[in-house]
Amino acid sequence: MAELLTGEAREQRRAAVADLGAALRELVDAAVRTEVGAPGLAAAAAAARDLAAQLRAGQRGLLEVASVDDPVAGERWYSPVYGPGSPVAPPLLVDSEGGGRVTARVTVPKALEGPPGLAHGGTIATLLDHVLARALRSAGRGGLTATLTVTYRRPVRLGVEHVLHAEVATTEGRRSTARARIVTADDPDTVLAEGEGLFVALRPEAAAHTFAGVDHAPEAWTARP
Ligand SMILES: CCCCCCCCCCCC(=O)SCCNC(=O)CCNC(=O)[C@H](O)C(C)(C)COP(=O)(O)OP(=O)(O)OC[C@H]1O[C@@H](n2cnc3c(N)ncnc32)[C@H](O)[C@@H]1OP(=O)(O)O
Repeated sequence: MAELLTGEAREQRRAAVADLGAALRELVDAAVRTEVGAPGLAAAAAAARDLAAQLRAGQRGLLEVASVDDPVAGERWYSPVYGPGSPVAPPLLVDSEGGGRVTARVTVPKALEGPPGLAHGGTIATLLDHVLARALRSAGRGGLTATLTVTYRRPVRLGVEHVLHAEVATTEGRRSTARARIVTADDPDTVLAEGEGLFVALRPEAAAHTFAGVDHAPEAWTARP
């Protein structure tokens, strides 16, 4: 079981995790855009394998929560959406959240491209799903995504700053719904994509089954009063 850090030790490690995450995102961007020759690729592959071996010297299991995480607050430093430590997160930056509303910013990188120059549709769905869940969470509603409907109205372009807004729509028993949209930072009135999600909070017994083997039970997905 991973020991969760607190206080100064956690802050120091979080800074190091974020620094490595930023370096790895640079690496991913360089890797998906490189046109260096085959010998250059082979040398980079060898260096990458050396680096992986270095990081595997201390490794957590698939179900172990990271020592820098806060599973109660729902802060996950390797989230593929907003995690500062994730090499694959765009990453999404949350500007404000509370009272069932969230505003966040994102610039989609080349690694998450779909059609040339445009964000992959799955990436857009991922971003919308995340802000929907987060809006609900900021209103004290837990839950897993049961349905997600995405309407793609205009392209979301790579390398351009976008803004996402999400808000709670309905709450009833264990079910909640939320709505979200994505726009460009400099044209906030043109909606590029919209998302609607139904989230269902797990009963405690279902949560025990769903998260069996996870060392620090995530509370964010269970039923709340
Ligand atoms: C600070 C950082 C924060 C960070 C916080 C951000 C975190 C980001 C997380 C992103 C979210 C995800 O990716 S979540 C991961 C993707 N989702 C999943 O893996 C979910 C997989 N599906 C499931 O586990 C399950 O199907 C559930 C939990 C969704 C529902 O199971 P259940 O709990 O057994 O549900 P059940 O009793 O049958 O139904 C409960 C009620 O919901 C309704 N219901 C259930 N499913 C549906 C459905 N698809 N469509 C319509 N209605 C449905 C039922 O009719 C019922 O209504 P009534 O009879 O009560 O009226």
